[in-house]
Amino acid sequence: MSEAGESRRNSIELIGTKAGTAMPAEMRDVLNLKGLIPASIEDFSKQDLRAFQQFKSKPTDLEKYEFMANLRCLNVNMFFRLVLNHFRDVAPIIYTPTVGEACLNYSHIYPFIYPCKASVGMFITLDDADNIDTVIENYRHSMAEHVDPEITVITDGSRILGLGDIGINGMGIPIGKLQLYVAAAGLNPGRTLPIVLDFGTDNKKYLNDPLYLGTRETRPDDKTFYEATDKVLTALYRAFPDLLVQFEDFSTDHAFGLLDRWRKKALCFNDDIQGTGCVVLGGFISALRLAGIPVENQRILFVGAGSAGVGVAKQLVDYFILEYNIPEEQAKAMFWFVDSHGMITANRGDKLAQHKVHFARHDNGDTQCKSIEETLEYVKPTALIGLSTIHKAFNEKILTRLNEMNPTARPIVFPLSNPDTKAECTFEEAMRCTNNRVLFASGTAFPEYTIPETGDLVIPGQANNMYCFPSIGLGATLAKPKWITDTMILAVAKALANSLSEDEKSLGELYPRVERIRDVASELAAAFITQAVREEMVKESHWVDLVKKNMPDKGHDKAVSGHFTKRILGEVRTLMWSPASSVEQYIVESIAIANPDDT
Ligand SMILES: NC(=O)c1ccc[n+]([C@@H]2O[C@H](COP(=O)([O-])OP(=O)(O)OC[C@H]3O[C@@H](n4cnc5c(N)ncnc54)[C@H](O)[C@@H]3O)[C@@H](O)[C@H]2O)c1
Ligand SMILES: O=C(O)C[C@H](O)C(=O)O
Ligand SMILES: [Mg+2]
Repeated sequence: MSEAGESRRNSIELIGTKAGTAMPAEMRDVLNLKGLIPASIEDFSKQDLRAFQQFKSKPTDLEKYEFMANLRCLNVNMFFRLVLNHFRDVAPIIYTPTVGEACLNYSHIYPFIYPCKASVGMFITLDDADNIDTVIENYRHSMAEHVDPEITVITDGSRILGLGDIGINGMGIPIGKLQLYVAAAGLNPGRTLPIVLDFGTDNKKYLNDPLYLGTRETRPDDKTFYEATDKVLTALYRAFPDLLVQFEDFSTDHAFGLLDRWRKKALCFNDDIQGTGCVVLGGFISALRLAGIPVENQRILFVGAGSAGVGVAKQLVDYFILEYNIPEEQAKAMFWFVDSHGMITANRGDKLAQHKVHFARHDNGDTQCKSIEETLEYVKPTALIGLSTIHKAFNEKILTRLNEMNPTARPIVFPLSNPDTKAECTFEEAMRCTNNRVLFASGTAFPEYTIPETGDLVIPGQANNMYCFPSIGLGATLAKPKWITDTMILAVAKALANSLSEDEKSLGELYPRVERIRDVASELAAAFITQAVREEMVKESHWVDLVKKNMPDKGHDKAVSGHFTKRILGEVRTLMWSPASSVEQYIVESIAIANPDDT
């Protein structure tokens, strides 16, 4: 066969694997498959039904995860149809919480995939960082469709969810996040690149595990870490100049360090700091509307002062300043933090990590609170935000006291640590202890709750950055701003708050239902692009012209309004990737490839 003939056959074969039993007779003939697959020619709905039945029949969540991982390798389109058609069932498997369990077991359940035409991603050791161009070349060759990646999620596995340092086993997180990028925001799956920096681990359990797949060394010092990550990032941006980098689940010091180093040099953001700030603000705006007290009377107590806690508080402060004209010092004074040593104050007597200094209290006199309980009594908060990784940190006593302290205002409780085994409390606990008055959202989804006295069913909010990172990524890969500013993220948070349907609002919900995540993501991406153009950070004339011609709010040129027009939204939606929903699309594609001259 000639080279051109062979390449045509390869392309049709690729379509064939996506079509499976839906493959039409003509294609079966071209690929010499007659008699090699069942004769019945199905449509996708039947295939999808079978796939969902198989998914449901797996007895454990981890087995469901493995089923999905295999399906992703076998038939990418069917995988994403399953995710999209059954988001509420499938997302908690490929993403939080089950992805956490999969990560803990990653070296044991690692599939025997040879990375040929189906590369999983990059596994980069410290040695590889010195030969990173070779790794990039190898990756390029391994990709079936030879297109450059447009987005990477990169971790070093040092703080995976609330599970701590799990080294190379953290690879499940970039994989899961990128699958949500495709499902929620329509990024092209062939252009997503998961990366784990396999720089060692300080986790003794894994260092002693014979099946552990990562480098068996403890983590390097800071200098080596930053030099190696700089080499990797510099080479990636050189090879793929428009690449968007999402930093994920780095230990807190490095999370802030990497963001400071790179945020104004290239297209990147940190999901745990900025994505989480965005999603929590979005739901908090809705909670503020329902709380029943003036915004400036909120007293917000954070339990946990890591990358997520500090990232969220900074986002809320920015919002109070811009939206309510509250002076910065006054806005900051609405926040208190507790970490593992107690309430964070400037005169606590220990050396505070740099990222905690900003929110350290100066008005506490001689008072130092050692525990969450003591701090609660001292602060008398209206809102309790958990980003501590401490399971059940919001115990019955704390939740009951919070309720008593807020007889008129509705208390806000956001237990945000992931996965559910780390959540500070459950929805049911929060409802029971607050006479069902709580305004609630958690990082991992909790079941709905039926109020025993009334029989009313209440749906809890899910404040997980999955509502925001896909749209920040979609907006950034489409419009390609010079870099991502906090005000672009703020616009996304406001668009999230604006995205609630009338039905969701009337039921007092704080977040849109997950089934609508794709529609919502496109709205948020449109708000991101609109804001990026307003800030004059976008060079692409297509988006500049479109936004300028369709400016949603002409009076407020630089406003962080979270608004966009239908025209901009329409344009975003047409550019989102979807798995083929009908076989016809494949037939047309394969005939066009088989007969390239019949145009
Ligand atoms: N919902 C979301 O979208 C989302 C996003 C990002 C992070 N998170 C979750 O947030 C959690 C924290 O992430 P991080 O990056 O900030 O981690 P981190 O380890 O840097 O921060 C944890 C913080 O909790 C404090 N802490 C530990 N024990 C405590 C105790 N007994 N009492 C009070 N404080 C205590 C620590 O001192 C630290 O400040 C993780 O579980 C992560 O999964 C959720
Ligand atoms: O991964 C998640 O579910 C959210 C967040 O990024 C986290 O680190 O917990
Ligand atoms: Mg994370």
